[in-house]
Amino acid sequence: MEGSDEAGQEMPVGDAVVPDSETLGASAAVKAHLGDAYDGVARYAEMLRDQGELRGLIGPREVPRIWERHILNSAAVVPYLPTSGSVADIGSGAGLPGVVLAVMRPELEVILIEPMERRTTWLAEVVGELGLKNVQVKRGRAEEFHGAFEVDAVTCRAVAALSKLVRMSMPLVRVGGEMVILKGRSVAEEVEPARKILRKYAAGQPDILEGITVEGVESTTIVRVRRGK
Ligand SMILES: C[S@@+](CC[C@H](N)C(=O)[O-])C[C@H]1O[C@@H](n2cnc3c(N)ncnc32)[C@H](O)[C@@H]1O
Repeated sequence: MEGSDEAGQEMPVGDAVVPDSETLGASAAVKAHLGDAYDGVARYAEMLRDQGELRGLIGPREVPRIWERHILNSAAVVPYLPTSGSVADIGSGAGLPGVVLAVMRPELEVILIEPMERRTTWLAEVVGELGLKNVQVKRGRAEEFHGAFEVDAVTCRAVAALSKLVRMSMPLVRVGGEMVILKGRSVAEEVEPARKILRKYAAGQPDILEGITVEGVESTTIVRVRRGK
């Protein structure tokens, strides 16, 4: 396992030394990175740590790396999202990145879309516990909401390859709005197979961007593509 071992010892990642997840989550660097959102995000991390595995939301290997792999990774998408308006997180699962971005951007209207009841129950509990006034949880597949509403931006993480994501997400994006999605490093390989469906929405060439986290934590890849028609 990269980042921290079972005993929470420091383990090297590349040249950097990453502290165990709890230490990282309580660090001055993370507090500065999250600013006013820190307390809400930290409470969410705590809920995930205490209940995530038990409720089948995250695997046991994820518990010791909640901050670096999940919370900070999700937060990396936030600078690329609009500061106001509406954002839908497709396939929100345990609430990643949707809950993190809702806490960090309280002026955004955030819609969490998730088909599995067990997960929407959890999401509703998190929204209640954190007192998030800017979040709606909608149960269903993204495709079921085509034609029902449109948002300024769609985000998602770990749901499908780019061509499938465009198919399920772009109908929910208003013309002129964007998909801003967290992806693995090999996303460039997903662009070619997605060309045809991207053309349908006059979407052009996707931007592949670096999502920065905090020093010592691996950055992530973000794909941003605008709906032209
Ligand atoms: C691997 S999980 C990722 C969850 C979360 N985004 C994360 O990064 O931890 C994929 C999620 O997408 C949801 N999902 C699958 N197909 C979907 C669809 N067509 N529309 C919306 N959500 C979908 C699944 O139920 C699951 O919760």
